[in-house]
Amino acid sequence: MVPEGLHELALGEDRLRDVLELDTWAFPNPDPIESMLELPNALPWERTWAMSPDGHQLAALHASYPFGSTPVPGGRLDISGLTWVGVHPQWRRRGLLRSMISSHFAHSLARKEPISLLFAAEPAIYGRFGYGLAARSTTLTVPRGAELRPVPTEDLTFRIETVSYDAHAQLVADLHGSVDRPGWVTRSTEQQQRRWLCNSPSFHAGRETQRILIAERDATPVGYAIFRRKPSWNDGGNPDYEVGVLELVTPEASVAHLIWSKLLDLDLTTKVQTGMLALDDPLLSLLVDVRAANPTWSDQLWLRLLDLPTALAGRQYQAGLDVVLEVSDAELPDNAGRWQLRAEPFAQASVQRTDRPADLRLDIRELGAVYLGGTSLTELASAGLVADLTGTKLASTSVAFGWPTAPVASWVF
Ligand SMILES: CC(=O)SCCNC(=O)CCNC(=O)[C@H](O)C(C)(C)COP(=O)(O)OP(=O)(O)OC[C@H]1O[C@@H](n2cnc3c(N)ncnc32)[C@H](O)[C@@H]1OP(=O)(O)O
Repeated sequence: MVPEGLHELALGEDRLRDVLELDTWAFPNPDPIESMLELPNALPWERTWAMSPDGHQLAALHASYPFGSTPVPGGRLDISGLTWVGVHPQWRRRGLLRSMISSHFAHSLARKEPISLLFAAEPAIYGRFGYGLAARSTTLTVPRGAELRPVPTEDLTFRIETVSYDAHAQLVADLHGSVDRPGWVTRSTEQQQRRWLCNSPSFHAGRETQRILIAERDATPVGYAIFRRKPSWNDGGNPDYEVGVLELVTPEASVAHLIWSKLLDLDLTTKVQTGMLALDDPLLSLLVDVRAANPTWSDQLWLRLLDLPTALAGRQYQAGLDVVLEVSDAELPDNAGRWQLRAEPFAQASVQRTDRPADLRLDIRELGAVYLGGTSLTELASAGLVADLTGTKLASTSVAFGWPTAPVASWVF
């Protein structure tokens, strides 16, 4: 329900300045609006909504990216990526976010997108709306010259260039789109790609312009890393530059080895700060001394099942299962109740309503958390968040919901 005195309106590109004004109220930003207006803007205008008291002044905003054909375990689904959520401080805590979430769910379901994904500005916000923490990522600060375990890379070459949309958009899109990892959302529109590859100083934060290291086999690109070095000299007059890696993409272990080796061997630098890595990223296995890289982890993708049967039948399971789940869902009651889920390993699954007694009882938030295979049911049961009603299905269902590849997204949307 829209709070009294406000109404929802669709926004067009002509409202970009107003959108940026509101966004800088929600996310304070030192950059002048004029310079932001010059940057490529990737807002999906046909999916951008505001709340306003009078049609002009904007009190709140939300949008969603159309992440079509996004990898989920053993399949691909159309996912709605909630983004640009902001409420003017004057209007906060009056139910505007709650109203925008209802609107987002309704619009996504109308477009037949069974899942919503987001990055949370603050992790305490979205659980109440049924989003579960579905992917965690790690970041490493790797000392220059850190030793990697050997992997053959003789057939590979590399080149390093300044990022440019014209030269690199296709290569980046092709390689990024070829990754089949749960939760790996791609930048599907030209504007998204232009913004990602943009070399505006506004995005630099004291770093050099964006560079790209491209690994090739027989002159064909097989992996890339986008990075920027940050200049620094320490008190003793020694160079202390940091290499910040925005994204490293390759499906091949040997290519990952080559790219990390080159990034770890750049002159004047003392460390490499990785981007967000999956918890099973090859670098964690390649580093001889992973502890020296000071790994830290963070919450990453939050996932909400909007259409439970479509979402559960849209992924595969890594072990056979026949289980009855009793699900609660305060926001979308069509998902609530008992569901029988059956599947053979790595094959089509079936989901239907049932009157059979439930094996496991859980909220839609917990189902969202385990959906991509990055959080286990036993982990949540041990925290008291999943009830094992029959005492026979928790372990086997937990194994089935897992997946050989950990979920992650390579960029924040
Ligand atoms: C996917 C993304 O885009 S993430 C970006 C989110 N945006 C930001 O963080 C920008 C700065 N913050 C804001 O714009 C706003 O404060 C928002 C969007 C976080 C919240 O908007 P509001 O309109 O104030 O939220 P609303 O009044 O609908 O609150 C709904 C519930 O969420 C809770 N809530 C709201 N913000 C927060 C928060 N930051 N942390 C914890 N709980 C919160 C409220 O207490 C309320 O709880 P209740 O259901 O128990 O009553």
